[in-house]
Amino acid sequence: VTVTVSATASHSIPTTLWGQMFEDISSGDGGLYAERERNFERRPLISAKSVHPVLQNRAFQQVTPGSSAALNAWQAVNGATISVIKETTPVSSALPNALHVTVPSGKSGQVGFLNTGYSGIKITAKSTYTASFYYRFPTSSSFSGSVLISLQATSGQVFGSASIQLSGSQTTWKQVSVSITPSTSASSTSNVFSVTVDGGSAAGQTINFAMFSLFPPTFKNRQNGMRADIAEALAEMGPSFFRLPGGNNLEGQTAATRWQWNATVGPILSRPGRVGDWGYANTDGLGLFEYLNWCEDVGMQPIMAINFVVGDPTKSAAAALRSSLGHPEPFTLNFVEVGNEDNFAASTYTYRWHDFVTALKAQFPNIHFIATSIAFNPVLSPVPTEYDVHVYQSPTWFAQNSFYYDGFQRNGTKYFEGEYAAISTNASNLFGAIGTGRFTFPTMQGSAGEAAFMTGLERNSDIVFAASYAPLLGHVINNQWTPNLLAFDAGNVYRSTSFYVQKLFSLNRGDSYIPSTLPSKTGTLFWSVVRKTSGNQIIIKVSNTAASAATLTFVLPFNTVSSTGTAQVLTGAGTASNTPTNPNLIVPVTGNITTGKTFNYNAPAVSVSVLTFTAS
Ligand SMILES: [NH3+][C@H]1C[C@H](O)[C@@H](O)[C@@H]1CO
Repeated sequence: VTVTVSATASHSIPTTLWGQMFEDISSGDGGLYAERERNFERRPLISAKSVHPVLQNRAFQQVTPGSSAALNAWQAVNGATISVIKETTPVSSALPNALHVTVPSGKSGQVGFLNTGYSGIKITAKSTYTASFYYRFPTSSSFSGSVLISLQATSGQVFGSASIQLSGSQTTWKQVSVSITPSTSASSTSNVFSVTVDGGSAAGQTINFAMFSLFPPTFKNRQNGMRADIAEALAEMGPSFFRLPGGNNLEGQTAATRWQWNATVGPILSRPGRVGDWGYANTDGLGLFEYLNWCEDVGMQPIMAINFVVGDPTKSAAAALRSSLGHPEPFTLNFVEVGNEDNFAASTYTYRWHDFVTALKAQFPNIHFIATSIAFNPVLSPVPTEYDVHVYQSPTWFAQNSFYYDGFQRNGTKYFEGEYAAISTNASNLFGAIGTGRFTFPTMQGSAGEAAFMTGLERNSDIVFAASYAPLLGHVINNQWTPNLLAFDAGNVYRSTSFYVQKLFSLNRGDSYIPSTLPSKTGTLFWSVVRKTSGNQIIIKVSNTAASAATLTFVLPFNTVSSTGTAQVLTGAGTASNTPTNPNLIVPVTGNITTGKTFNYNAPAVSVSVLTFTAS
C-alpha cells in the first residue's frame, strides 16, 4: 500500500490525549496503594483463579465482629485466642472494631497472631518497612514486657524483626511504630507479618489491637503513598491524565455506599472505609489527597470531584482542609466527570446532570464537565461540551472501527474515550468467564486491534481529547476483571502487550497530526502520522493486524528527510500474552530502518510499529 503524507498538519494534538483510568478493582488496596496489610474478605465477582486465603483487615473496617469474615487471614500463633470485637472505647469513631487477644497460660515460646499480607508479602533486603499498630489493655495489669514484630517466611525463617515495650497499665490507645530492615530478601512472597509476646511472661494477659500498618518504601517516598514498582510502571507510560476514582467504584451499589471524597481524606484513623462496587471493602487509605499527590508526582492532571481540589483556603472549608494537609495551592483540575456510564440510568441522568452542572458551573466556570450518557441521547441541559465513551470489544471490532470518530460532527463537542479494551474473541459473549473467549491477559492480536483503533483516535484528536485503556491494573489472584493493562501480585508487576502499545503511543504522541492516505476501513493495515515539532521528528505508527507481513511505501513531501530512522516494533503470535510465568515474552524491540523522501517499511504479521525519523 502507498501512503502519501501531506505537507501540512490538520490539527494540533491535545496534550491530554493519552492517559490512565483508575478505580479500585483489585488494584488500589493491595496494589497501587503501598500498604501491605490489606483488606477484608474479597468476594471475587469473576471466577477467582485461586482459593488463596484472602486479604487482611488492617483496621477491621466494614466487618461484623465475631464473624469468621472479620478475621479473614488473621491467624493465631501458638495458642493465642484472637477475635474481632466491637470496642467499648474504639481507637476512633471511624474504626469501631479491634483485635482482642488473650494469651493462654502454660504456653512457652512466642504467642500472638500473624497477618498474611495481600496474598503474600514481598520482603526485600535493605528496604525499610515501617510497621505500626495501636494497643491497649482493656483491664489494667501489672504486665510489662516486650512484643516482637517480625517479617518472616511461613516456614518460620525470620528476615527482620524489632521489639517494643508494652505496659499493662496502658488502658488507653497508644500507637507503636518500628522500622524493620531485613538483611536478606525472601525467595518467595509466602511471608507473614507477626506480632507475638513471650507465652510465659504474658500468660493470662488480654490486649486489644487496632489499625495495623506495614509500609514498604513508597514511590517518591510519599507518606501513605504508592507501591514503588507499580507506580514506576505507570509513570513509565508518560500519562497526561488520571481519571479517578472510577468507573463503577465511584457510584456505590447504593447511594449510601457511594464514594465520598471527604471520608477518604485526613488521618487514616478517621477514614471508615466503604464497601466498594467490586465485592470487597476499600480501606480508603488511598484517598483523594493521595490520588492528587500521585497525579502531581507523575505530572498528570486528575479527571474528576472539586472544592477540596481547587478551592481557595480563605473561602472554602474543604480547601482549608487541603491546605492543612500540606497543599495550600490548588491542584490542577480542568475536567470533572458527572457519574459513570449513565447510559444505564439515562432517565434520572437528565435531572442529575442538570442539577450538578448548573450548580458547579456557576462556582467553577473554568472546569469542563464530562457527561457519561450516550452522546446527545438523551438531550441534556446544559448541553455537554464533552462525553465519555466506553467500549469493550473483540480484537476484530477494534480493527474494524478505527474510523469510529471520522463521521462525528465537528460541532464543538469533544470526546473522552475513557475506557476501552479488547477483552474477548467471543463477540456474542464478550463479558463471559475465562474459557469462553475472555482474555486473562491482553493478547498481541487484541493489542494490535487496539493500536488500529488508536490510530483513528489520533486522526480524530481534533475532537477526541483524551483516551485511556481500562481497567489499568489488576491482581493476578482474586480479581474482579480481566484483562488489565498491568497485572501484579505481592512481588511483581507484569507489563502486557497492551501496556506496551499504550506506552508507545503515549511516549510518541507528537504535537500535530499530519494527514495521509486513509487506511482501508475494512483492511488489516492502519497508520497515523504525527509531527513532533521539537527536533523536526515525523512519527508514523503502524498496526498490522493480519497474520502476514505487509509492506507500506511512504511518500513524503518534505524537502529533506533523514536517510535512516528507528523502528520500535512490538510483535508476536496473535494469541500470545505476557504472563507471570513468561512476563517478557513480547516486548518492544528497537532497530534502525532506511528512510527517505520515499521509503518502504515491512510491517511484521500481528505487529505495532513506531517509525521515527527527521524531516523538514
Ligand atoms: N464495566 C466497566 C465499566 C465501568 O466504568 C468500570 O468500572 C468497569 C471496569 O472497567
